[in-house]
Amino acid sequence: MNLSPDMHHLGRAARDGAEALRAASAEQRTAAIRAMATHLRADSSSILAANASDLAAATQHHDRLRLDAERVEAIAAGVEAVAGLPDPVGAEIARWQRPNGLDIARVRTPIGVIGMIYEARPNVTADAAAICVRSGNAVILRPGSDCFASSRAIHSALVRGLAEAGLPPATVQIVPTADRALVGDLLAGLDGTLDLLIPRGGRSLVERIQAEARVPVLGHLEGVCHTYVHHAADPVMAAAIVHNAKLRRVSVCGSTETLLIDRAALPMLPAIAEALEGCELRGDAEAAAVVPMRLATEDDWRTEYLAPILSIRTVSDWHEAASHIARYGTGHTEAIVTEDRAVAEAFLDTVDSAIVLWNASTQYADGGEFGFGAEIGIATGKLHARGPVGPEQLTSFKYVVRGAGQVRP
Ligand SMILES: NC(=O)C1=CN([C@@H]2O[C@H](COP(=O)(O)OP(=O)(O)OC[C@H]3O[C@@H](n4cnc5c(N)ncnc54)[C@H](OP(=O)(O)O)[C@@H]3O)[C@@H](O)[C@H]2O)C=CC1
Ligand SMILES: N[C@@H](CCC(=O)OP(=O)(O)O)C(=O)O
Repeated sequence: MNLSPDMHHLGRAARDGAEALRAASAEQRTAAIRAMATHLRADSSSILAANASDLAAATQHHDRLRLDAERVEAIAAGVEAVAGLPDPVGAEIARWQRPNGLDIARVRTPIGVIGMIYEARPNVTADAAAICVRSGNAVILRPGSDCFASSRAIHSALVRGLAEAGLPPATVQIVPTADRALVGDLLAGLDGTLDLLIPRGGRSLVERIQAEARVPVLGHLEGVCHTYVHHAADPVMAAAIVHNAKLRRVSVCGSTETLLIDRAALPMLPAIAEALEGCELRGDAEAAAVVPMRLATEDDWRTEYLAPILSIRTVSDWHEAASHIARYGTGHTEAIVTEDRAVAEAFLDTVDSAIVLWNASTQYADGGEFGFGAEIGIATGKLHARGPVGPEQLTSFKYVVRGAGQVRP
């Protein structure tokens, strides 16, 4: 495939950057991340000026895009939190001795060069860069087009931090324009220089990845998340959890889009609906007979609204809830609300999503909430890294075998 000259250069430079990072010490990576935070703070006004130009041009998602001095400070603090995380590179995961005396260790290694495509949220530029440096990976960033100016301003601060710590700027690069043809170049693997692609986004991105990706993909994709209210749920807890899971922030990938409710729990629905005031409800006929609402269609079960809309389906039991999730879910996050421990454990075992919760809100799907400092996002695929992805999840491993002259019989 014909790469644009810019992208060809980015790919090659990233390879060199990855080598430099791999050779750097943990202390040097920590120093680089700390310096990145310092330069973010120092560049606050130029970042805010760039953000103002993004905001003036953007037609949507203003809240996600908007920065102010407090948010820039929060971004810098997030980067500093990553500096404080344990450096995973070279960490021994397991070690054992064979009867022949061979000593075998499984040791964490960086993946190499990562391409990351993400939404128009400027903080992701800094979070992703910090997590990649912490885990020894070079990264090529492709932010959402609406936050291009902000992301470039953030990137400029980050590379000065890298340089201060003696690391090459090519460790963290940003694609030069918002032209979607460059997304195609990343999907194709940049002439073999990309080791992993991390797309973070919704349906349109998913479809393009499915059609075009030629490198391994660690998808951070849409969240059609479910909350299941079992008939043995505490009604007050159920209303509070459903309210939080849907309405705390409707735009995040971990917000609940479908409420599954036991037929025997339908008497709880009026209180749940009351707690959801301001949210449009779309239910099946049984739910609509209890609380008047628009009837849901087949499309509703598959839709990630990212808006104050909730679909509601009545089920007979947890088995039917789990089947619905298997059919319509996206492998992101699902919760059960019940006081019945046996049913809860069965649900947690059976539902194969990246995050399953018992008596807690799906909005906990977040690296910070899991204690990871920051996150690349919530991985929705089946590979080794599922759920919140931090530095440790961005490593692979190798085996280091120490012998004393053994030869295989
Ligand atoms: N699992 C997770 O961790 C997360 C998932 N998400 C998901 O992201 C979605 C919301 O974000 P939204 O801004 O709408 O995301 P989009 O999918 O619209 O955009 C994300 C990125 O993908 C690019 N993109 C989208 N479609 C294409 C295409 N056809 N070809 C090339 N590039 C494309 C965008 O570029 P451009 O700017 O040019 O459109 C942008 O850089 C939701 O589905 C949400 O669940 C969000 C956050 C975290
Ligand atoms: N995991 C994070 C994701 C937030 C996020 O980036 O969401 P989005 O508004 O879709 O860009 C959280 O829950 O806060």
